[in-house]
Amino acid sequence: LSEIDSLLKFKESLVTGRASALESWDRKNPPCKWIGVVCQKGYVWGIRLENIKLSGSLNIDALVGLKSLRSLSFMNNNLRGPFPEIKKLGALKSIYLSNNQYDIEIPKDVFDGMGWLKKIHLEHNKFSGAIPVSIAKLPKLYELRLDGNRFTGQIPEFTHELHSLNLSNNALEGPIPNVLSTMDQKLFEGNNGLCGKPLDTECQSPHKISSEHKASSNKKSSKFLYIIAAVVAAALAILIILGLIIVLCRRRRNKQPLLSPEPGPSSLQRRAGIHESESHSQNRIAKKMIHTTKLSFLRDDKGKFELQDLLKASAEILGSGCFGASYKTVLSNGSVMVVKRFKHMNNAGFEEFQEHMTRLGKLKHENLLPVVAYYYKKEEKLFVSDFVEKGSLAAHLHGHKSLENPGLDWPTRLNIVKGVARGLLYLHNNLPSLMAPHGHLKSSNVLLNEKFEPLMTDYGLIPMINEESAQELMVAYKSPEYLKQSRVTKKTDVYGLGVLILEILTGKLPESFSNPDKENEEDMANWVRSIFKGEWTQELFDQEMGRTNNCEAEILKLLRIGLSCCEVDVEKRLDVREVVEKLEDLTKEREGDDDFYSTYASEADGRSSRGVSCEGINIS
Ligand SMILES: Nc1ncnc2c1ncn2[C@@H]1O[C@H](COP(=O)(O)OP(=O)(O)OP(=O)(O)O)[C@@H](O)[C@H]1O
Repeated sequence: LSEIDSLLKFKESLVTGRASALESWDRKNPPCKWIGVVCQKGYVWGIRLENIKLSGSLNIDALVGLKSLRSLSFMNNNLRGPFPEIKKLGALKSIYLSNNQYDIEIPKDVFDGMGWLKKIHLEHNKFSGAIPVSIAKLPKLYELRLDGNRFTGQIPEFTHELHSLNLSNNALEGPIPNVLSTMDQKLFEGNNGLCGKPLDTECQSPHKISSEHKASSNKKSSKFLYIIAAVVAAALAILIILGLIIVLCRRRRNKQPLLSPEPGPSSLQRRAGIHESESHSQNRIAKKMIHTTKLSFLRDDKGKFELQDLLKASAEILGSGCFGASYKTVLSNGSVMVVKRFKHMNNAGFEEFQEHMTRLGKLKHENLLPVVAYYYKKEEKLFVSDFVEKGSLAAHLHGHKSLENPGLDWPTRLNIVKGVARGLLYLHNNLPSLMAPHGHLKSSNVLLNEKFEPLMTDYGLIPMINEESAQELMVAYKSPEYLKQSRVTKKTDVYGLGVLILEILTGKLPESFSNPDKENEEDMANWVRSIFKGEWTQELFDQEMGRTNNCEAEILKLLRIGLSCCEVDVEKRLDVREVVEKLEDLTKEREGDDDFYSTYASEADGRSSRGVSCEGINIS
């Protein structure tokens, strides 16, 4: 079979929920032009069909004829069925099946003889049973992600240490093999039965276990009869008590209504979609399912309060985004909180939602605004966070300027970019299973605290948002790779960061460039490219950046970084670590220049802004 025949045969086995996803797989075009087919030197090197709602199982036999095939990725789909027989593709170097629906045991020998296999990503499925021993024997294995599954039993003995590994959140037990004992604890978390280094739980020695076992079994047999007698007596007692409770409850119900009337809903209750009848019926449900109506707290440094406390407080609407509105509300203890309503968030059931929120709650970074608590209702969710003093970056860049609210100066803008990039790197390191760990990076989701330090919000939400709404509303789905290839990757966030950098430098609204009437939609990056010829171009920069001081070179460097982040070709685009490094290098030359303070920073710590080293070039 030729490459084209093999791929078309493979296509026959694919069922995709996105009709247009495989449209380009057609004899009219050479396979290297097909979406999802990656070529090297004119031969098919990889197949990457991600986020296209693939279902069913994969016909690996069809791919056996592709001699140059080295990589397969079917991440973020709905695949299930038997584990693909990938050992038939002996030259494969990487396989990505993360975030699918596999709920099977993987046969032991599935990876036998795969001498080139370096990367295996199976995280966030429902794989059960033991980790196949053939994985542990792979001589070149370098990266292994099995987290978020239901693997049981012991971790097999690996032949060597891995560069990257994650076995967290499974049901593994027993000692961690020596060769993995120097790895980070986090990679083994969420497995209650694991012991030994690097975890703090010591393994019991086999001798101790067996002697304890013997002793306990002796005791058990001698106590056996007593236990049976006790169980029978206890069961009888429980039956009697239950009978009494039922009788008492029936009598009580006849005497009084189920719930005493509650006060009517506040205006925020109404705006938050909790109407009178609804809040009553919710209370009734609450009696049955407390977990669905209580606020779930992800942080405890704010003290505990209830949804009713938030909803009863006077509220001010801060703005309405694409998922709902945000309200500022002051609790009786004086804490100022923001409640954000999320519609279109039904992608996950209660348990999955709760699990995801717990993951988000564990994140801790100075440039991320934590969610303090959330409220789960099937049709909508409420997120509670601290009110951030200076509002959004969007408001500062595009809002009304006044004496109290002058435009942001250059050092502040640079500091905001650096903070956002650092926060993004942290998200990428800590939410590695998400295709775009932020997913919704834009200037209204960057808030500024009293020192004008940036705090990102609305991160990590893609898995929770309904797919259609995510595609329609979220920033990640406006990226060129999604528009052209239906792909969202980690670097999609970098594209969002690039647009944000250009917005910060030019003061222009990214949305103002998309004109639905135009066939070739222009975007912010193209507009900048059309004007920027490699040197200082006054018209490009936001007049409101005001006076700077010999910082032209730095501003131009940042502009170049922004443009590199907006590189259309994802492979050529910088990754977030590279962006952070470039940003740190940007000001290296003036490191130690203690006078480099932004107007805002100097206000905050009482230092004069006169000493700032960036002065003299008046952009206006
Ligand atoms: N914690 C907060 N502190 C201060 N202001 C906030 C806070 N959260 C949101 N805001 C303000 O509320 C406005 C509306 O925010 P919201 O998150 O509801 O919508 P958005 O960011 O404009 O769009 P999207 O829903 O797509 O994220 C924002 O512009 C921001 O100024």
